[in-house]
Amino acid sequence: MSETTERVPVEEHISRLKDVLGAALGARATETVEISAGGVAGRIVAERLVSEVPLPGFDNSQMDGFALRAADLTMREGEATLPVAGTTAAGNEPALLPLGAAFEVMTGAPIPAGADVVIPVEFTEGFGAEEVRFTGLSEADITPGRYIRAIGSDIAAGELLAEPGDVISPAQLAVLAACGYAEIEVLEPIRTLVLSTGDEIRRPGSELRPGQLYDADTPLLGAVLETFGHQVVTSRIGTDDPAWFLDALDALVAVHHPHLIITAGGISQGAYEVVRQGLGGRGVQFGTVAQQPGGPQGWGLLEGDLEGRGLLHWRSQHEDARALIAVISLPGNPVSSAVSMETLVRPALAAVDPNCAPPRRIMVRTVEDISSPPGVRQFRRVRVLDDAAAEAGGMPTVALEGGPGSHLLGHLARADALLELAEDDVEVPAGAQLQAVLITGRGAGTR
Ligand SMILES: Nc1nc2c(c(=O)[nH]1)N[C@H]1C(S)=C(S)[C@@H](COP(=O)(O)OP(=O)(O)OC[C@H]3O[C@@H](n4cnc5c(N)ncnc54)[C@H](O)[C@@H]3O)O[C@H]1N2
Ligand code: MOO
Repeated sequence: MSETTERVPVEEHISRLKDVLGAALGARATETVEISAGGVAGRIVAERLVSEVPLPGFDNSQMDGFALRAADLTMREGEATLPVAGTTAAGNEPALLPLGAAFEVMTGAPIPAGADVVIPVEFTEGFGAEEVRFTGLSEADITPGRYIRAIGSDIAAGELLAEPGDVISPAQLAVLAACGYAEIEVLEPIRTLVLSTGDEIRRPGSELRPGQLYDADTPLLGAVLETFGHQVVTSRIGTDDPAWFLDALDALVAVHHPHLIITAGGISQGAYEVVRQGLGGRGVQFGTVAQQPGGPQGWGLLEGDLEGRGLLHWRSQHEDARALIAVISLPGNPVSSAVSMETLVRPALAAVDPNCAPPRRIMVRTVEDISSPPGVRQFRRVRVLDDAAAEAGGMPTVALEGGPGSHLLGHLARADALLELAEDDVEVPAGAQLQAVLITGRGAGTR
């Protein structure tokens, strides 16, 4: 087991997480998805996509009206008359405009060959007559090109539509469909296995014996990861025996093939630290970060067995990068794992996965004196008091929500943000201006 006893700075730990996440997620496979299938928006494009056609694909009418050659119109005091040669609508093949005539055109209809302007029906007495009389026209109304949506005026043939790494938006999806793409190559979604550990932890809904408690960590961590687009599988490995733990983990890996494993619990200094004892033997490292809550942390890279048995090995035994799995071990206290997710995992994930937005930080003003231990970055749960001021562009004020204890899950659920007290912020007076990290899923736009 590899162990670090010093408390490393928060940024150094984020950088370690970036390394393991970058290695595992960078080696993700690609898959082909149908443009019109659900769930394609938000996926990461894995190929260069160029339009082979122009958009619009042909000159077409922007208005219901009459297409004609501007030069055929003899206008007197804004009035003119032309015979009507035919009618055409969206979906029809392009017609031919005879000399000295007008053609009824509906919105989206191909412009009849020879026409160079469309005059809206509002300038006439309507459709269906043999002759059309225009009234109230000005020179601007008969400028060639008026109300014609020209071929290629939106997207040119050969134009770049998306590049590898782009997170595909609904509008980009529409462009691809309009340009004739039926399917595209995207990165497979991140599959994440979220595990709680410890023999006291029970599945919600099961019976509790004295001393046991329900698993709160996997619902919490899984829900946050789902907001980043991960395909999450949660499970509990209810044992304090490292060998049993590893057997159960291997079986889960064999079934779910995760890119990322996040464990909660079993990593501090006790006699029964099942994650530390089990995964430590496979090269995952454990140490302490100068942060509270969220001090104890584990991180590493494992390799899934390529024959599909799911056995995990320390990566140095294999060079093939295809099945690298990032392991992040968080502390078991629910508030510790939640805060670690926001302040350590999320910034690292955001650096390597365009689908994960970095934590949203805001400046806030405190309303009470707060003390914090020296040498650690403390994150206190706070409620934002002054939404109105914030909306008006002012600085929101915050009040503490509960104490610093990392078991205070109820307070976490009522909090909006994590107030950041720096390593040297030991006594912070009321009125201080500090940064706070918005908690995922709390408040408008916090995702
Ligand atoms: N001697 C020391 N003891 C502890 C230290 C230390 O440095 N020296 N660090 C403390 C800190 S800080 C934390 S945080 C915890 C981390 O402990 P573990 O990660 O080993 O977690 P566990 O011991 O397994 O559990 C801690 C606590 O959380 C409860 N728990 C665990 N999993 C869940 C779950 N899925 N849902 C709800 N609650 C859970 C568990 O029952 C414990 O009460 O260590 C301190 N100790
Ligand atoms: O760091 Mo533990 O994470 O205080 O509660």
